[in-house]
Parts: sequence; structure tokens; C-alpha cells
Amino acid sequence: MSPVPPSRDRLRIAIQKSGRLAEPARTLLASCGLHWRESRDRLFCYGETLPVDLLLVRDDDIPGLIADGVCDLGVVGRNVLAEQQAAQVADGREPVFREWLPLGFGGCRLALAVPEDWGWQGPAQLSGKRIATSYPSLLARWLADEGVSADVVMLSGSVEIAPRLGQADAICDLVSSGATLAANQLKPVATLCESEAVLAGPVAGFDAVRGELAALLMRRLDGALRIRHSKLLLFQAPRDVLPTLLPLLPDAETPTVMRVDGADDLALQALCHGAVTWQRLEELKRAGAHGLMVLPVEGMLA
Ligand SMILES: Nc1ncnc2c1ncn2[C@@H]1O[C@H](COP(=O)(O)OP(=O)(O)OP(=O)(O)O)[C@@H](O)[C@H]1O
Ligand SMILES: O=P(O)(O)OC[C@H]1O[C@H](OP(=O)(O)OP(=O)(O)O)[C@H](O)[C@@H]1O
Ligand SMILES: [Mg+2]
Repeated sequence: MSPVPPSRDRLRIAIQKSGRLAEPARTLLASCGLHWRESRDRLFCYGETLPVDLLLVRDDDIPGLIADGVCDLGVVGRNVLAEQQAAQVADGREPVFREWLPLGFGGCRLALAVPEDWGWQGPAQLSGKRIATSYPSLLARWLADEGVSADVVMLSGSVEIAPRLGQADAICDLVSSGATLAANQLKPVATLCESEAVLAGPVAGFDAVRGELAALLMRRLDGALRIRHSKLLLFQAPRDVLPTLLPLLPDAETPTVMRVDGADDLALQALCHGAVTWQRLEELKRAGAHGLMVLPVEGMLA
């Protein structure tokens, strides 16, 4: 492994090396104007456009790396962050990392699931049962909140198969489409945590240099997230149709309205955060708009 530069006047962000969050995390950070030179072992990326480096790691290690000050920020699932926070609290320790910003990808939920043939009557039914999970602290907290005493069986993977193998009666694991549960004849009965990828950072702030870099990154992330699905819509329309036309704009900010030299119609430009579909364009045209043009938005600074 090539040496990690020891400087602390640079910001270091941990992201997943490979896995579900690896590529979207890099794409999002790149959309904030960050570009890197990768080390030969592909574990460290040196920031070339800003003093912001990447550390490529297992996602479970990210909260600990923040706690130890090895890295400053991290992109990790809320499920992982919340589990490690719950473990610290259960140990009587104050968590030193927290969620800074939800990032809008990696959506899933941590759910409790039971065999399909159980008639679910509520959490009390789990009393004395064995529940397999990779999230023992979140599950233990939920059981305590529900006043239920059950055995938590810790498994690091393939949790859904545990009931079929006789290792557990129920499970608590991540669910997205629900296909894995269905394939294992399980049904979800409670949600313990709604999750997505988040930017995690220390509860305490940074020193001045890294604090400024972190603030800059947060502003850019905020801008990048706001325009992620946004389009700029340009069109012309007669003034009198605007009251029917403007409500049709998909989740738009107040449009800029300009007079067109020598023409009666107005020219409008609207930043739309909702989906600008063909169907919506056709509706706008029927309502009196013409010359409709949809443009991608590369960046935005409020
Ligand atoms: N089915 C899913 N749909 C959507 N998001 C998911 C799904 N499963 C997991 N995630 C999210 O993606 C994160 C990373 O999942 P992944 O399967 O890549 O983790 P991993 O196998 O623990 O990876 P690593 O090798 O880094 O430890 C999870 O912690 C969760 O936040
Ligand atoms: O509701 P679904 O869309 O079926 O997704 C849920 C599955 O996805 C994840 O597993 P993954 O596919 O990442 O496998 P792994 O955890 O065994 O690596 C999670 O642990 C569930 O098993
Ligand atoms: Mg992991």
C-alpha cells in the first residue's frame, strides 16, 4: 500500500471501495468538482482540484474511521451509522459521529420479517423467539422499546435464509424491492429504520482549515443534490395563457419572464425539479406554449 499523506490541512472522505454505494458516492463527489489521482493499490485517491482526498474502505469501517480521526467525513448507509451509534449508546458511550446530510441514493429500510404463514398480531408475538440480524443493536433497541424479550442471533450475511436453516424464527435485515424476503417465504411486519446513503461526520466540528473545506463541500453537495433531477425549461407563450400554463410546470421555481423584441409572446425560463416528461411537454403545448426546449443543469450556486 502506498503511504497515505499525513497532512491534516486536507480533508479526507471515506467511501465504500466496492459495493452499492461506491459508484454513486464517487459520481456525486465528482459532480461537486472533485477529481482525484488514484494510488496504485486503489485504496487512496489524492484530490487534484481541491485538497479533498478519498479513502476507499469497507462501509462498516467508516464510522470508526471518523471516530478515530483517520478520516473526516464518510459516505455510508444510515443503517450502518445508526447501528454503530446504537451500539455506542448501549455501551454507555456518547456517539462521536453523526449524520450530516442525507444524499438521496441507496434507499432501503431495515425491516423485521416473519415467515409468510405467521398470522402477525404484533411485536409481543416475538417473545422468546430467535431473531437473526446483522443489526443487533438497532434490533435490541427496538425490542426494548416494544417491551419484548427475544434472542438476537447475530449473522453477518445471508440472514434471510436463517429461518429455513432452523437458526432463527424471524429476521431483521435490509429490504429494498422485497424480492429476497419473498424468495425466502418471509413477509415484512415492521420497519426499524428508513435508510439512504448519508454524509457522516464528527459530532464536534473541525479546525479552521478543514472546517472551511467541509463547509465548501457541504455547499456544493447541497447545490448538486438540488439540481440532481432538475432541468431548465425554455419556452414562449402568450401572456394571457400564463395562469393555466404555470401550474403545469413540474415542481418549478418561479420562472424568469422576458419580453421578446418585436413579438407579442413572452419568453420564459423555469428551473423544474420534477420530471419533465414528453407528456408534460405536450400538455404545456396544448395550454399555449411553443418553442419548448429542455436543457440539463450542470451546476447551481444559490
Ligand atoms: N437491496 C438494497 N437496496 C438498496 N440499498 C441497499 C440494499 N442493500 C444494501 N443497501 C445499502 O447499501 C449499503 C452497502 O451495501 P453493500 O451490500 O454494498 O454492503 P457490504 O456488502 O456491507 O459492503 P462492504 O464490502 O463495503 O462491507 C448498505 O449498508 C445499505 O445502506
Ligand atoms: O429487497 P431486496 O431488493 O431483495 O434487497 C434486499 C437484500 O439486499 C441486500 O443484500 P445484497 O444483495 O447486497 O447481498 P449481501 O448482503 O448478501 O451482500 C440485503 O442484505 C438483502 O438481502
Ligand atoms: Mg459492509
